Amino acid sequence: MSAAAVTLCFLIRDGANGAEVLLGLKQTGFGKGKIVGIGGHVERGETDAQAVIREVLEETGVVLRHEDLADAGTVRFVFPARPEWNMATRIFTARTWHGEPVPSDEILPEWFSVEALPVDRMWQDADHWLPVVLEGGRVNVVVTMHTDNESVASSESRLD
Ligand SMILES: Nc1[nH]c(=O)nc2c1ncn2[C@H]1C[C@H](O)[C@@H](COP(=O)(O)OP(=O)(O)OP(=O)(O)O)O1
Repeated sequence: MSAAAVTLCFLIRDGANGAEVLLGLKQTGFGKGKIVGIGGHVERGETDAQAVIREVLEETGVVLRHEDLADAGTVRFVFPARPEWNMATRIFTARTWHGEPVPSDEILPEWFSVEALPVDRMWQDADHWLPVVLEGGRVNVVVTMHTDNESVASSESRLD
């Protein structure tokens, strides 16, 4: 089953008590009410990097350049009960950028300690792959959801 091409970028900064990551409360659309990564769909003709630069700007006002982005691999989200929700996600991290995050209609951005991610308010698969990304690793993961489209049926790491 084909999957929509999407991207996420995790901005990482040094806080007073260790590393912090920019996530946000999704206010509209897919994943509404959850704390999610910043990103969205890749539009026709865009590279993944171009798409994530656009999405981060639209959702938070933060300006990224290509040289700010580090490729952190891919996560494929598979929803067997809702195959139209399947997504092939390119993950980036960034440690440099311009501007400060501001809320948009879609996202209320918020910094979280990497050591205390709000996993209870995120997609349940987040702790299967996000800590690796935030430690600077690369992932190549396929997450398959149960028929409730919320809990994780399996999470398979494919080494590249
Ligand atoms: N199981 C999952 N765990 C997770 O952490 N993120 C997921 C996920 N399944 C999907 N996502 C993310 C990837 C993608 O960035 C996002 C959905 O893209 P969007 O926010 O762009 O969707 P929307 O439908 O709200 O917006 P439009 O693109 O404007 O239609 O959800």
